[in-house]
Amino acid sequence: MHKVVLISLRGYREWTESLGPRREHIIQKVQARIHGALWSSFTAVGALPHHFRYDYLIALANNVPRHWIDTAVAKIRRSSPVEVDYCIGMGETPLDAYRSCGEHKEGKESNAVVAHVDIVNSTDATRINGPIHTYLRALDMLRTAAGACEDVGCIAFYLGGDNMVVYLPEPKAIYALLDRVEAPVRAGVGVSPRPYTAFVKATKGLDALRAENKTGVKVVR
Ligand SMILES: Nc1nc2c(ncn2[C@@H]2O[C@H](COP(=O)(O)OP(=O)(O)OP(=O)(O)O)[C@@H](O)[C@H]2O)c(=O)[nH]1
Repeated sequence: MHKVVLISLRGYREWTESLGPRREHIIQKVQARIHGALWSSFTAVGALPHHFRYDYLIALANNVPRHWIDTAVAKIRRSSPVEVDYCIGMGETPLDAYRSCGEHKEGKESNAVVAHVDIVNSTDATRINGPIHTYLRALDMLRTAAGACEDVGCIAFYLGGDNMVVYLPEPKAIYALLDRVEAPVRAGVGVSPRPYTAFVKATKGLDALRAENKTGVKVVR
């Protein structure tokens, strides 16, 4: 079973609207603070978070004890202008786990499987076509991956630059995404009991492919 933590900032909408029209600079500063707190506190307990909507945050948390999750959420609360709730979901895939948040399913937690995906040679593409062009290629990759994730039960997020992270149900699921993504990519896939260690392994796999000037997939267990 995979485990996902879904964090919700209760009343965030009302808070944003309470700031009046001259609010975006305040919202962005608060979101940056929450972003930093999330990536510090959840990776410190071995989970792999993502800030995705900011009013909702998420983390893959296979084999991370509940009280460690509580500790990480407490640090988010210190950065949030509103109350912070969270639920834990378990499922055969990360997407099932996300969808079952709060259902209190039980089961043996499996290794986390995470992909770090990167578009090949974005620097040259950026130099020739500009950063908006390569940014849009990265968003196309993300949208295509999200469509494939509906079939295989993964969850994909944008990391910045030309990078994407994917919470996978199993290593071979990455091929369902890469079969659809048009851009030439490299994908490191990491497997480990705790998600952030799995992501570090995925990055090692990605760096190894880059060093060998290869595209495709490298799994690091
Ligand atoms: N979030 C994140 N961003 C990265 C990482 N490595 C690179 N980037 C970003 O991605 C952009 C492109 O970097 P690279 O992917 O190394 O450049 P590239 O020209 O595509 O090189 P190759 O991938 O080796 O073909 C950088 O400017 C960074 O913004 C990473 O590990 N994590």
